[in-house]
Amino acid sequence: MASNSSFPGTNPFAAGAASPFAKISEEEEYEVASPTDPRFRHSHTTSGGTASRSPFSGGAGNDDNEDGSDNNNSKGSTGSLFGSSFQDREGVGFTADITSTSSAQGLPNNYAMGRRTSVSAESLNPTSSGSDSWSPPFHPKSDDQVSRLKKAVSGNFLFSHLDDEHLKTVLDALVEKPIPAKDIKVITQGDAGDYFYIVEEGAFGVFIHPSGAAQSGLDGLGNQVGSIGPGGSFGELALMYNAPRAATILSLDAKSTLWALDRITFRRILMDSAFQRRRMYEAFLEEVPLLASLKPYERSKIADALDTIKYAAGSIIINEGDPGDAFYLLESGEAEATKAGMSVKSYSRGDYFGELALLDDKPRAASVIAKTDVKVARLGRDGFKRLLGPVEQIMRRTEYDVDPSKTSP
Ligand SMILES: Nc1ncnc2c1ncn2[C@@H]1O[C@@H]2COP(=O)(O)O[C@H]2[C@H]1O
Repeated sequence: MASNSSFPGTNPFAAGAASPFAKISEEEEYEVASPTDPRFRHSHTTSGGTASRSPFSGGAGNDDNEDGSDNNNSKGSTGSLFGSSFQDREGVGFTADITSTSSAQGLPNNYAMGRRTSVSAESLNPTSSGSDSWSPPFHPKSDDQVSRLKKAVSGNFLFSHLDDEHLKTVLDALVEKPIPAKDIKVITQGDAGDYFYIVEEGAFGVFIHPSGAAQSGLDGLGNQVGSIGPGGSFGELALMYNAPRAATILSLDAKSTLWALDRITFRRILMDSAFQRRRMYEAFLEEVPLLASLKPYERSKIADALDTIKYAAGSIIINEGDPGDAFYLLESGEAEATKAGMSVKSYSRGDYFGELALLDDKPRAASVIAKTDVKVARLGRDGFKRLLGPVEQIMRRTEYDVDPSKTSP
């Protein structure tokens, strides 16, 4: 039911306050605590850098997994950190209307019709799945579809933390959505949210109009703030926060393939697991000085990719000379970097380490040892390369002089 209620879960990434329906309420809705910081309402511009010799890959944008080929630097290694191109486009209307109970569908004959502008009352309590009569949709798939779908989700952080049972539920519920042309509007900023999408093939542009809703006319989509490629996903915000779509998503290629997950399965399964992580880390990431220049949405994507690891006092977190496979943010406790026995740096909450080996593909230049019990948020190499491009130069400016006044015990 669309109404201008006071539902608190406003999408923090909504671009403007003047949306045709600023908020959407639902009966018996699960309320999501969401930041209401006015900064979240600014329309986003890309922070993709232009550094050459960047270690950051991710040819197609700002989402979870832009290119699906995470394990090397081959893509984008000489170009922009995020490698996105940014330009305005005029799209044609499209509403993904997914009603089929089975496999691959062609372009629905009601493209541009039936755009959903309200959300019916649904009993949604993601934390109580299984306690009522809800059963997840099951869309049978061919072997080929299953293998393509598995590949598409394999590098997506939102799926990497699901247990086997939840992963199967989500895979069964996804519906293939071929997008047979360029400039098809998959999501329209300002609309209500109905589906969450995973990109199997093709690139999709993200456009934000400062009014909070897409307008008609040449510049009606607003500015392109990023793009999302294979393995990436979009459309989660409106479902998470019961808010209007924060951006318009437009196909950029002549042929692409999406997989769509209905709103209820999304909220029951994905939001209950993967998005807990996002909410858990967002507050911490806001405090990390390194990430201060990032847009809130960019920090959210980092939050999806983090894992917390605890180390007891005295444990070695990083061993000098080892190959590097992760980057760390210190969540709590104290740690210290030592080089050939000499203390070179101390770390406390909000500090980061482990970046050098990943930036320059070199062995660990120092050891990092927990001085107290510590909790670190670990970002794997792939996430580091995909998500930290915009702060590469800040990391490179960090100086590592040996402090002769301090020696390790
Ligand atoms: N900078 C951004 N701000 C807001 N949404 C974004 C941004 N980049 C990508 N998106 C995606 O665009 C989607 C539009 O629909 P939703 O608001 O449901 O969810 C949004 C996000 O998944």
